[in-house]
Amino acid sequence: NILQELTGNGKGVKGDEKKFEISKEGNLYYLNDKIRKISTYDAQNQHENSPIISGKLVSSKTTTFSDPSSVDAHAYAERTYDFYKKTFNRDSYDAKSSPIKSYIHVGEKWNNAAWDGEKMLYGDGDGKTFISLAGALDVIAHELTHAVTQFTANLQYRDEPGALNESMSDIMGVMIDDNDWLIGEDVYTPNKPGDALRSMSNPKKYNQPDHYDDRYTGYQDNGGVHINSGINNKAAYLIAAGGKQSSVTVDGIGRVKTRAIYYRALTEYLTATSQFIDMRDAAIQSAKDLYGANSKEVKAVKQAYDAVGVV
Ligand SMILES: CCCCC[C@H](S)C(=O)N[C@@H](Cc1ccccc1)C(=O)N[C@@H](C)C(=O)O
Ligand SMILES: [Zn+2]
Repeated sequence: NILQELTGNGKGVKGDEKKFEISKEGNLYYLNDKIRKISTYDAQNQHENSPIISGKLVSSKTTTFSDPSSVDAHAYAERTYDFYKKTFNRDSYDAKSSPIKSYIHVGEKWNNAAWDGEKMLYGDGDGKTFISLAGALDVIAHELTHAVTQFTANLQYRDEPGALNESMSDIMGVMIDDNDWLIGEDVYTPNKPGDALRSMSNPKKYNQPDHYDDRYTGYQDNGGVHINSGINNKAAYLIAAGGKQSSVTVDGIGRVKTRAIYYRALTEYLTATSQFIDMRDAAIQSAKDLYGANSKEVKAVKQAYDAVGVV
């Protein structure tokens, strides 16, 4: 049955007008996109660690939705769904068109967002470190990519596999945003314009290593998953944009080919316990598959991993 399209509208977290797919049941409108199977719920400040987070499907008496977090969570989930379908012909995170559920207003001023294995969770931020995290497309893409990772390589969320897990989420986050190499800039520190949570072009700017010799080997942050992701993030940046690091020069191949290499590595070669060296090998093999064994793309991948000390 052909679903009749129904368009909702509303202002996002940054005050920008957005349009998105909604549905009508009875005399109420709901953030339920029946075409992509995306629905958005209000967690009503249930704690992010509570075992079962339930939620109320966001509704409105008219086609205008007034909660900016719900507007962005819903609209950006659609953008991310469309990105995976158009770019990689992947139908939802499991490639089997499973429903995507997002929960906003999770926790009390929670300065984070997460994929909990089944659904996306967004905090409102404390207004100083973060504003509502649903307000940034790279956050939604980051979290939904964790879902893609779970149904493919299923990289463990600790130590080197965990840093690769985090890096894949950042890589797709900047690829969907497609205009910079910053992560979280739209929702991070509202009174410090121009800064970001992370930078893929210059991880050290936000205290991440950009070389394997400087990796964190302690126990914090699940063995540094948000710290050591900087090493692979820098490699991905160098493959796409080119550059020079530790006396190695990389000739960039652009974002389109770079994201194709990483998507292929994630879905065909990486496994739950892949280490950084396995990431290097998977990216080289993916580049060979896509562009040929002696291609400039393969050369760029080798140079980039040389430059970040993963050899
Ligand atoms: C619940 C346990 C923590 C889960 C961590 C999630 S996957 C995560 O990595 N969240 C991102 C959120 C994000 C994404 C893109 C841009 C800005 C913020 C993250 O990087 N969280 C940081 C703050 C962290 O947990 O250290
Ligand atoms: Zn993450």
